[in-house]
Amino acid sequence: MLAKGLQLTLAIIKPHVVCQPVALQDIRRMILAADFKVVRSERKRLSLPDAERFYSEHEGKFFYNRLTTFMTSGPIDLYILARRDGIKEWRKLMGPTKVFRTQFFEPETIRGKFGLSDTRNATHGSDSDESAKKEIGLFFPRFDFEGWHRDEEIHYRDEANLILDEEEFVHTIADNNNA
Ligand SMILES: Nc1ncnc2c1ncn2[C@@H]1O[C@H](COP(=O)(O)OP(=O)(O)OP(=O)(O)O)[C@@H](O)[C@H]1O
Repeated sequence: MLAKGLQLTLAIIKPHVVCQPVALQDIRRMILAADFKVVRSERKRLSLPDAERFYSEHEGKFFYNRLTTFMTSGPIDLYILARRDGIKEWRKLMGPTKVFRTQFFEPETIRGKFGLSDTRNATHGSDSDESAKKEIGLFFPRFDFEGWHRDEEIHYRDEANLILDEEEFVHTIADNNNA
């Protein structure tokens, strides 16, 4: 799927970064410099049931309560990002989950720069098309995943078609403004 086109992924910026405007700005710059287009952007405070639903696959693991509590401790930023090979490229830009190794071996990644611990590792990214679709559906229930690929994806391929709203951190399509 989407071999030549753009692939969507869900990026989450975790609470300890969202509450630091300078760090958040740096991450936003890294996202744009890596040629991601921001299709949707929302700031949200997760409820505990939201966080438990999102991380349900980790239920029972030793870090589950710590993770869900942390994710509800302040606002998070949710971005639908588009890029060729978007899932792989976003995970590459984030760096590995384990922060202390990452700080040593991949210090230029987002987690290398802004991760504080394995739980407070700055960002989340979907790991497959299937999980991207599911995760986007959880946080952006009105977003039409197939419709976007059919009608809008082609516009997001070319920077010239897009306008970046820096404050809202979202790209919209220049001519019809319907993104
Ligand atoms: N060993 C651990 N100790 C503490 N927290 C952890 C640990 N492993 C994972 N986590 C937390 O759970 C989240 C989900 O873990 P997962 O194994 O799915 O990592 P990931 O796929 O690299 O990260 P994400 O799903 O957030 O993109 C991690 O981002 C991290 O916050």
